[in-house]
Amino acid sequence: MTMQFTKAHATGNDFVMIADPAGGITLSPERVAQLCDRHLGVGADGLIRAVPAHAFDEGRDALEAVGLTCTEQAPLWFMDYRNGDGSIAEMCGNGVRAFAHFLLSNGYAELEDGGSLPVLTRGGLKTVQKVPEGYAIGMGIWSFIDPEMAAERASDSLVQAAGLEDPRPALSISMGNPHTVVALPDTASLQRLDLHQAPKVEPVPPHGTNVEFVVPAEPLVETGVGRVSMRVHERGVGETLSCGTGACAAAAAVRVWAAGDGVDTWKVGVPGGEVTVRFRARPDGAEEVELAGPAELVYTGTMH
Ligand SMILES: N[C@@H](CCC[C@H](N)C(=O)O)C(=O)O
Repeated sequence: MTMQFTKAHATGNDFVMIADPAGGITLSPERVAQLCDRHLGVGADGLIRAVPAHAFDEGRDALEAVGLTCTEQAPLWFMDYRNGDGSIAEMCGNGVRAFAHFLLSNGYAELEDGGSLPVLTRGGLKTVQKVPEGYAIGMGIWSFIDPEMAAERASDSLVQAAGLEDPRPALSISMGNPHTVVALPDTASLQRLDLHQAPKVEPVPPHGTNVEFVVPAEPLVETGVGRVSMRVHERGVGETLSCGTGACAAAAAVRVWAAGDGVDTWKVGVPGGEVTVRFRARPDGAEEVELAGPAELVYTGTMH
């Protein structure tokens, strides 16, 4: 069966995008892995199927979970994200930016300046706004994977990776999907890392993890903005040029380690560019996270 696709990227994190307005496309993990293979397929870190939530079982369950309804006339689009190895993930922050850009550019959705586009994901309802740097995503709240960390605010695991002399302490954070953040002392040690093999995390969070290595800038905060550099090894993918949920987790961890210095805006430099992460405290003490950055459509083709 032939199928139209679009290749998109958001700070170098690249995706095969497929529109499925009728909800009739089934993709096995093997088919996804083949399409994402950089030699045998289109090549991408992940695949995203855009499907109206009311058009398939998982989407209808997700709609019910957030207490919303949608129809053919007024669809609420579900981001069916798969990792490059064919596995399913709860959320993809860069993916939501690429997804919104794909929907808007192809006339599947509309978004006026100042307006907000809702997007349903396995990690819940997200919102998208147009901003000067591209799109800003309302990501929901972040949380510690190990609840004891809420009091200790230090490290819950050790990470070893090729290029590191010794295992280093790390903190695991959920952005809907799992992340383990490791601080390194300087840019040279970040560059020395060999992320061809998955880093070893001990103990590994229950559903596996994405691992972010971060180097806080010197000074960490300038004119009220915190800055970190990051490289990432993604669960189900390998090293990628950027990870949006990872950038949010990295900023949250550095903010925790920097002991409540009240910095709410963070610039996270990744090999594929830069994203901005903002935190906003809620009355119940939890913190809402916003992720902003660019998204681009690269080309459209037909696959066989
Ligand atoms: N690159 C994504 C995250 C994709 C999912 C991740 N590999 C996982 O398995 O959780 C992002 O931009 O957030």
